[in-house]
Formats: sequence, C-alpha cells, structure tokens
Amino acid sequence: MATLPEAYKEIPLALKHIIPLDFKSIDSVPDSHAWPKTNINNDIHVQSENIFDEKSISIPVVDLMAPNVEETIGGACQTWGVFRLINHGIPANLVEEVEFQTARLFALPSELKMKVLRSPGGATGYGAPRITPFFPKFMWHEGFTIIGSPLGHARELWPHDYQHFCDVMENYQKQMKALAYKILILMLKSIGVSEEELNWKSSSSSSSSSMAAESESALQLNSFPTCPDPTIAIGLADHTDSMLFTILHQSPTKGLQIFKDGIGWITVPPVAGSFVVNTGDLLHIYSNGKFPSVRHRVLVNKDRHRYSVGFFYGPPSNSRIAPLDKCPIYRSVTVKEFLSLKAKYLTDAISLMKI
Ligand SMILES: C=C1C[C@]23C[C@@]1(O)CC[C@H]2[C@@]12CCC[C@@](C)(C(=O)O1)[C@H]2[C@@H]3C(=O)O
Ligand SMILES: O=C(O)CCC(=O)C(=O)O
Ligand SMILES: [Fe+2]
Repeated sequence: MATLPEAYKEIPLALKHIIPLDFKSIDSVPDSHAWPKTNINNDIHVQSENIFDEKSISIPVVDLMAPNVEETIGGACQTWGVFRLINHGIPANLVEEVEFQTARLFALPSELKMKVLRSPGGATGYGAPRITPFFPKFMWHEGFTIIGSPLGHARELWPHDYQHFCDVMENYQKQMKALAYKILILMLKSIGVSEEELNWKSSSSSSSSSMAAESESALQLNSFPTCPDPTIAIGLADHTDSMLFTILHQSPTKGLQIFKDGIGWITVPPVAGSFVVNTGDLLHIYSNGKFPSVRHRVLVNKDRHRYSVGFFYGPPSNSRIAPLDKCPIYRSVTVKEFLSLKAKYLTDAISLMKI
C-alpha cells in the first residue's frame, strides 16, 4: 500500500499555490509570473546567448550494458549528480505513448483539468509544483502527479475513454520501478554496499526483505506551455528532487539545466532513446553525502510546448533511512519526516539533518 500521499497530508498547500494559470488564454506574461530578469539571466548558461558552447560541456553517459557500468554510475553521481542513461531496455514505443498521453492530458480545457486538481493535502492530480510557496513568483508550469493507478482521475477526464491512459501509465511505472532498482543497486555497489546491506525497512513490514519489493514512487507529468517572453518566466525554479533519484524523459525541446559548482548552469538537452537520471535528497543522506542531490531548473520556450515525465523513486515513506557509513554525518530519518522538513524548509532540509 502506497503511503507517500500520507506524507503530504500534514502539509496542506493554499489553493493559490496549487491552481496553475490557464496558459491557453494568455498572450503576455502576467506580473504574477514575471521574474526579475537577474534571477534567470545572471547565470552563465541561458537560452541562446550562451557564453559556453553547449556542445563542449555535456553530462556523463552511462551505458547500462557496459561492463564498467558500476564505476561510471558512481563517478557520475559523485561529480555531477546527473547522467544520461542509454541501453536501458525500456521500449521506445512505450516512452512515445507516455509522451503522447501526457500531451493529450494537458491539451484538455482548463475546466476539465480543474476537475482533477490536487487537493490541498493531496499528492496526486493536476496542479502547480509543490515548491511554489517558496518563491515570490509563479512558475510557467502545470503538472499531473500519479502514484499507483491513475484510474479515479482518468475516469473524470475521459469518462468513456480512460483505460488506455491507465494501461500506459501503469505499464510505464512498472518498468521504471524495475529499472530504478537496477540503478540503485549499481549506485550502492559503487560505494561498496551490497544488495543485502540495504538498510531500510518499512515499519509495516514484518519481513526483512530488501528494497526489491519495497519502494515507493511517483510519476510526474510536466507541461511547460509556450511562453510569450521566456526571458522573464521560469518553467521550474532552482530545486533539488526529494527522493533517491529521478529518471526523466524529456520531449524533444531543451529546457532542463543543472547547476555545477565552478561552471554554473549547464543545459541538458533531450537525446532520443535516453533518460536523464539525477540524484535526489534521500540519496544524498543515504550515501552520507557521497552522492549530493543536484540543483536543477527548467527554462521555457517561445515556440514549442515542452513536456517531461519524471519517475521519482524512493523507499517506502514509513521506512527509516540511515547513512551507509561507519561515520555518519547525517542522522537517520523516516521518508515521511524528511518530506515534511522539505515542505517546511526546502533547501535547508538537508543541512537540518546534519549531526
Ligand atoms: C514524489 C514526489 C517528488 C515531487 C513531489 C512528488 O510527490 C511528485 C512530484 C515531484 C515534484 C516534481 C516537480 C519538482 C518538485 C520539487 C515538485 O514540486 O513536485 C518534485 C517533488 C520533489 O522532488 O520534492
Ligand atoms: O522538465 C525537466 O526537464 C525537469 C523536471 C523536473 O525537474 C522535475 O520534475 O522535478
Ligand atoms: Fe526536478
């Protein structure tokens, strides 16, 4: 039974922080969504006026079938917090279907999408990013979160035609879960931890079985509509993801950027057939700081509506994670507890965990 939604119940959001703008009816950026230019342009790598040549800086590539995969994953997580995953085994037609269904959902009229609005203490459904209350301006984004079956919401959206959407999203989550487990084991092996040493247990579970069977995940469909003035709007503001790691598919329009110390913002363009995997806060704690969660953001585009699909993978929310190290620098924490801290303190949540 998924308990992730329970983790959000205690942290209700105001409706103004959940309801996205009706982007279809907009022909200029309203003040509520207009960010001071410096917030977006003071960084090294922005849109087309780049100081850096995009081709000269690229993130590491991890080939899941390569013999040295463990080493490349470890290196990428340690120095970048992000890598491009190839040879992952997820069928291209499934990914295409997911993207198609994502575009189909966001193309619905705003009144219909509002029928499946995330509730203030809810985790699933349509809405603005959870990080919205932390920023002075709103983001150029609408999302739809799925945890487990999207049946209830899909029925509301398409009363006579919901099954295919559900089949595609459920199949994708199932395949992503298996892929995520493989990635996790490789990440841990690279820091000398074996599959048997995975040390979290769901408090409701009587067995001491490892993560293979016990995990919780969320599928986040992201929509970044075309924007009349991308120089003053932001798709997703600077953030780190909360779970262990995220496996991301991007539609063929760039927008994602990661922040690298000493360099600045680096664009991570979409490459057909690959996923982008990025480290999250729980992995940061679990690896005792060896794999820091990576800061990233999303820029928007004047002519192309961009979509992305993130699979957020983590331990069960009632389980406790403790750093895998003889000298832990972070205290142990339940996933639920960490998500509440993140909802209250955002970027400071990790430092609050320091011993
Ligand atoms: C498990 C989750 C991670 C996430 C919150 C969520 O319940 C599903 C949506 C995820 C997302 C996607 C956009 C950025 C983000 C910070 C947000 O507001 O919602 C992440 C959340 C997260 O990683 O904390
Ligand atoms: O759209 C993207 O490329 C990234 C989305 C993202 O950061 C997220 O869903 O947390
Ligand atoms: Fe993210």
